[in-house]
Amino acid sequence: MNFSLFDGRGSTVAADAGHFAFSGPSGHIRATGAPVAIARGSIDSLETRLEGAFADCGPEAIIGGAMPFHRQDHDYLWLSPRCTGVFQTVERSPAEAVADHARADPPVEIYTNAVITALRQMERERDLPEGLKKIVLARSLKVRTQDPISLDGLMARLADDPTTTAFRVALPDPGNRPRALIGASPELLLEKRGNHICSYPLAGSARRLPDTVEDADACARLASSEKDRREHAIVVEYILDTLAPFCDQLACPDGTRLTCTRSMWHLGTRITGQVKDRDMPAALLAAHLHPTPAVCGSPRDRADELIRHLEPVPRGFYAGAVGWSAKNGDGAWHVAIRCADICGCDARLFAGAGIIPGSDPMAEAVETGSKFAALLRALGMPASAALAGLE
Ligand SMILES: C=C(O[C@@H]1C=C(C(=O)O)C=C[C@H]1O)C(=O)O
Repeated sequence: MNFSLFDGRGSTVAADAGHFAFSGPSGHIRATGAPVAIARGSIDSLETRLEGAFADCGPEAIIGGAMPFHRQDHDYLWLSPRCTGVFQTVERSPAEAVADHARADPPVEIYTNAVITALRQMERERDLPEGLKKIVLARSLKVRTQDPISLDGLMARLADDPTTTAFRVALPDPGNRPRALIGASPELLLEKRGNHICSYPLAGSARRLPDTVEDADACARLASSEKDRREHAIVVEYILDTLAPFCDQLACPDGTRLTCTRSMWHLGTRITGQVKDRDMPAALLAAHLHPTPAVCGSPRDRADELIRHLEPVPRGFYAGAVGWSAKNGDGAWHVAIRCADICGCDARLFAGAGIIPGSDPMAEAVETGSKFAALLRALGMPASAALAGLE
């Protein structure tokens, strides 16, 4: 390869922009040209399918796309055999008022009731060694626009927040309509360059406020919140435990810190390490981690089962992983949050929040409401549109 996929100033990957595109701090990957679909399957067959896909390709081959939330469901990935090395910036464009209403679907009470049920379950299992300790419950908003949503315009507006990675990946659609998952993820599941890896989990959140003094207060409250620290520690411990067998070195050099996007404060911990096998594809390491307790819970399988039971809208690719992986093993995978499933004039937005003993159902509904802000703004709606009636 005659350029670095990571330098952010010199990387473009061949395939069609409609199939995958990423724009963020670790680079801009924008597909151009004709992609090849990789046979769909679950995480269990990912290694075999990647080997098969890369087998007849040159060193510049790259795959990109989306892994779903549930490990048993099928991913949607594309192979591009070549990179052109021509960088394409994402055009910035002003927000246009494309949507005029957003509706919680199902209503918020369904969400707060699910939180209450989960809290009761945790209380019942409090003393069991494998008892439920954390679950992330999500809710959904439906937005309908008069004209079909411009995927390019939406992607460009999302890419305007440099603290996040804007992404756009094609989604399977039974009616063969153009459908995509588009979002701006603040959370790095796993990035790999050579034998260096990095993961940047987030858990523990507060809404950013327009008034600078109030915003600083919200940040300080989050920094000192014992409940949010507990919620965060579960994620960091899981990631360290899961990556340790693959690594010679693994550390959290900066400890847990406050980090922010334009709309949210989060607790975040940068985890860095060196893998034993530098050829291991980033996609496989990401698949080992996914889904972390930042989007699922602990223990993972118990939380996953309860999510299926308590959330009326299936997550699909929301809270899955989106990213790319090159033939040499380098790659970057992001947690698919702050996103929407878009098809024509319809957008379904998702947002979740971590529930642990001590969580307040109404506060969690407000937190999820705040997490819709980036998408709502990019759709030309007020950031607070999902908070009406909650505060
Ligand atoms: C699940 C989401 O966000 C996750 C949950 C967080 C929390 O519970 O505090 C914070 C960041 C994300 O890891 C989402 O945005 O939909």
